[in-house]
Amino acid sequence: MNAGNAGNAVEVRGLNKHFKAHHAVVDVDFDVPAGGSLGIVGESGSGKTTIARMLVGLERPSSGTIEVMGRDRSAPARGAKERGRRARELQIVFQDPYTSLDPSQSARAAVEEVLRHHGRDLSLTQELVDQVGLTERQASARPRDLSGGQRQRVAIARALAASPKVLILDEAVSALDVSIQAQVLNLLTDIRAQTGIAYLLISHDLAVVRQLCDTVLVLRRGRVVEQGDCATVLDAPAQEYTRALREAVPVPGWAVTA
Ligand SMILES: Nc1ncnc2c1ncn2[C@@H]1O[C@H](COP(=O)(O)OP(=O)(O)OP(=O)(O)O)[C@@H](O)[C@H]1O
Repeated sequence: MNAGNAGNAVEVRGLNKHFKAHHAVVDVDFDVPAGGSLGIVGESGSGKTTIARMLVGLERPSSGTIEVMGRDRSAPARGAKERGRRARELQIVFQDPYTSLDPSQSARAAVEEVLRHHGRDLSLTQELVDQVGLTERQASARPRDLSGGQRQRVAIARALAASPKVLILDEAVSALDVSIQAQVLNLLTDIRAQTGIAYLLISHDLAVVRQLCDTVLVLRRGRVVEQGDCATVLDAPAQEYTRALREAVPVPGWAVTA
């Protein structure tokens, strides 16, 4: 275990990412408590997705440390066994499940594949399908025959099949209509209450963060400008940038003019 708080599912310290001359993530520190929920907000290009990609291992940090469940993952996983263990610690759901789901696979087959990969009982398939609220027909359908909200439920079921301790939701509800978004947010709230999973939510939408998160971190040009309880930061922001984020109605690709 690490020297930090054993109650944290994720601990990030001094995290930096350079893309050639561009310093995309600058000295970022944060924790996600076990079973907790942290939102990362910031304008387009502020470094949110780069942080998520470093946590999952899709990008390597230039410097700094990332610990998930007390284990360092700043360096790439060595071998299949470690990759499997990391996948059981942390999973990610992206904005567009259409690109992350296999077009030839039904929801049921996608969930079974992950259960098999992690040596879990295939009889859990039905439980996961029920947990995310897919009907029998939807569970047997290919992604192209499902709506955006249904596909996102499949992506969530597939991620949960690995029984992760942490789920990263990278703009996972941004592409959904407001009413479908509300359903998926309720589902995510219920799943956290039932399983004790921790969330790291990346979102342009402060209302989404407010609904799902206990704490929030505000990023600007790769730096943390403010972090704390959602209620404190979003209701009474100390920083002008956070006030501007709160007052704008952000959409993907949007930027604060400052
Ligand atoms: N592979 C890469 N090579 C070069 N620059 C990159 C790369 N990935 C990201 N960047 C740059 O790093 C910065 C942060 O990008 P990132 O995608 O993390 O921002 P974001 O906050 O997630 O933005 P958005 O909300 O628009 O998705 C941007 O300026 C981006 O252009």
